[in-house]
Amino acid sequence: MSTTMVNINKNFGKFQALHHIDLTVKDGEFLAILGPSGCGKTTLLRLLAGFESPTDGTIEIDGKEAANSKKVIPPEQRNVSMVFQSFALWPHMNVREHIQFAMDYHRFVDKGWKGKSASRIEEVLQIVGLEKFEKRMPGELSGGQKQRVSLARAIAPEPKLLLMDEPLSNLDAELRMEMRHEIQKLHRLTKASILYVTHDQGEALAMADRIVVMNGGKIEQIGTPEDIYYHPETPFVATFVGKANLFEGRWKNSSFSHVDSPVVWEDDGFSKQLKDKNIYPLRPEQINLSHPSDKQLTGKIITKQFQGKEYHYSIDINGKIIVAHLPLQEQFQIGQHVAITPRKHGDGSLASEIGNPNELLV
Ligand SMILES: Nc1ncnc2c1ncn2[C@@H]1O[C@H](COP(=O)(O)OP(=O)(O)OP(=O)(O)O)[C@@H](O)[C@H]1O
Repeated sequence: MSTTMVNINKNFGKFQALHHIDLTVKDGEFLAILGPSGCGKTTLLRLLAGFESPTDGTIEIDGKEAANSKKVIPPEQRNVSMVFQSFALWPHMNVREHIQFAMDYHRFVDKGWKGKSASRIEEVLQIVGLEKFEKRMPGELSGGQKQRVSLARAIAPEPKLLLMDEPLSNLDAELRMEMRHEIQKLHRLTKASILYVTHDQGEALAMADRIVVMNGGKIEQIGTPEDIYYHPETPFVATFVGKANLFEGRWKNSSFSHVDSPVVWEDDGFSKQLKDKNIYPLRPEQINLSHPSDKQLTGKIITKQFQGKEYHYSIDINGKIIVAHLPLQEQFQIGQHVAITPRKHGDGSLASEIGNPNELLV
């Protein structure tokens, strides 16, 4: 089942929360909506669920129009399920009853399950690892277990589209890492399309087939995790996803002249948008530090932090602070003057961004 938004605008009174959104969630894909607080992620998800109507534009589900500015097909008539940040469990129902309820009342439950919902419930309890907890009430469960109930309730009726709104943000760091694997497993097993809203770039990079980066109610870039991380098209994507330092200067053809020094750096496949803005982005792990010689861009080390397998440095370049991550064997001291040069593009490790055990140390 594919779901498409065509030129969607959403206003709340005079405030425009979404601007000209064109987006397709392909059949079976895991699509992450990534952006900072207030950028419109939840509004977009609520439009797909049927909780909000668009001000302009149309939403098509499986080729049929599900919403436009005049009519909206309500949530219960769409083959979708939702998982909420707050778990949204019912305090008077035990684990099994939550799943039973979804099987009884979801309109799109396959007729083959009629009279056999008990076996589906057993199957789902096993998938989410709650076989031994079926009689527990929500108040008797940990945060992680509550979110598993919420996932079980969502997948039991076998919806074609699963909408997840920051489902891991109420869990601690270690559990979040564990649940990323669980959600990927669920995606493989259910084959549903997943639209996953998050402000955590690590989550989006780790799990999604494609990422939609949003800012200020607009889509900045859509691409695979590798595209978004290695080839950001806008300064916002470079800084929000890759935590890139943005060096200012002037691009001429494929050469970049730095504003703070006579140094020239070469193009490494940057987007036209970044070049038009006369920006050279470097993620912290793409920076090389060395002892300075003539005609180099130099700065002074302000802070140095041990992070397990690397050191994080902040460096002052004529009043502008940049951040560099260096392997343990390349050590520098606070107060030291250093030369700053780019390491080759693509040297940075996507794996360390998305599953960095050091995250737990930060
Ligand atoms: N019902 C509403 N009435 C008025 N403004 C709203 C309403 N719902 C959302 N907004 C505004 O629309 C903008 C987008 O909100 P939305 O909840 O979609 O953002 P978000 O990216 O999901 O943020 P967060 O990550 O903090 O949940 C915000 O400025 C918000 O204040």
